Amino acid sequence: MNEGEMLLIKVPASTANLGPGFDSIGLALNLYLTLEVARSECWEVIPLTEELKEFPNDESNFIIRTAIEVAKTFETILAPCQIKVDSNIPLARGLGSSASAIVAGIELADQVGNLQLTKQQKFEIASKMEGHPDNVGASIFGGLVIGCQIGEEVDAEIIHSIDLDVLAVIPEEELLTKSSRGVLPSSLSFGEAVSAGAVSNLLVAALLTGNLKLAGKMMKQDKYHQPYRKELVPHLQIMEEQAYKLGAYGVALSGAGPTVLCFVKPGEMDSLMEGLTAILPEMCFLPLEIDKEGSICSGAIATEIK
Ligand SMILES: Nc1ncnc2c1ncn2[C@@H]1O[C@H](COP(=O)(O)OP(=O)(O)O)[C@@H](O)[C@H]1O
Ligand SMILES: N[C@@H](CCOP(=O)(O)O)C(=O)O
Repeated sequence: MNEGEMLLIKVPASTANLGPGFDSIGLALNLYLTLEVARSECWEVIPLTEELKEFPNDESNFIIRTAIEVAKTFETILAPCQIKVDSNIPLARGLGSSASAIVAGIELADQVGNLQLTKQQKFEIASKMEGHPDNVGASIFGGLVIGCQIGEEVDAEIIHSIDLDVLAVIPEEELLTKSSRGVLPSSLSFGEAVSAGAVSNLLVAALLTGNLKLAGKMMKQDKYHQPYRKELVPHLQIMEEQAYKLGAYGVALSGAGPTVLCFVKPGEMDSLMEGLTAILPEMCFLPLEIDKEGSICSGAIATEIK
């Protein structure tokens, strides 16, 4: 690794929950946060989009703070860098922008601090920081990730065989995950919990066997969060009523919202998009695919402190 070489970090967006997989299931999507990293005299962030200009340009930037904090836990001080940040992940729309930023920070610490972390270690650190493994798991591993975080332990299975396309229906207004978690109940009865778990189990089984119609039915049956978040995201109800008729086999709130996703068989996107545009003309429609690689680093940067 030579001084002056350029490091590239690329982290995909994600959708969490897929309906009943609350705080557990994540799917990586082909929108990306990218960092172009070079050695510098001091920490500096150069935003390459208008949206990113709202964030600090120095080490108080969330990505750099994350990197410094991670390195510190490995008793490592990071040499400062200049970072060009680019992203086409909409912020605070339920497409995992904060999880991507956390994963980018961990990758930055790993590369600049030469920590040599495994994917599992990155997953553990990221889950702890985010508080749940769904988005960060998808951003690290790519594909469909089903994770379980209990105390300090986090385990996951990663499935790359799912074949589907996704239509993201994104409103103009932001919805912070924190606010959207604020409307959730603090407890469910034993009976409700059993029923909600059964729906989630069957969603996973249906995704694995390719029974997409049943998977879509289970997405709509979620009992953990969508019924409570509908008041914040009125187009979820409209899409549940209309999208199935227009050929989608599944509709789910993306993460904490406000984006709503339709799941479609490859090749059936156009008629769905046309039909939904007529019903919800104020929304932004974004056809997406599954990212199967997860976070990637390429190139290199010198690790010694100046
Ligand atoms: N590239 C980034 N740089 C700095 N902070 C970011 C970045 N991306 C996301 N964030 C932080 O995460 C917040 C959005 O997180 P959140 O409410 O969880 O929504 P979501 O993760 O669904 O986009 C932003 O308001 C910002 O504070
Ligand atoms: N399981 C979380 C996922 C939040 O995802 P985000 O993309 O909205 O940050 C939740 O549903 O709160």
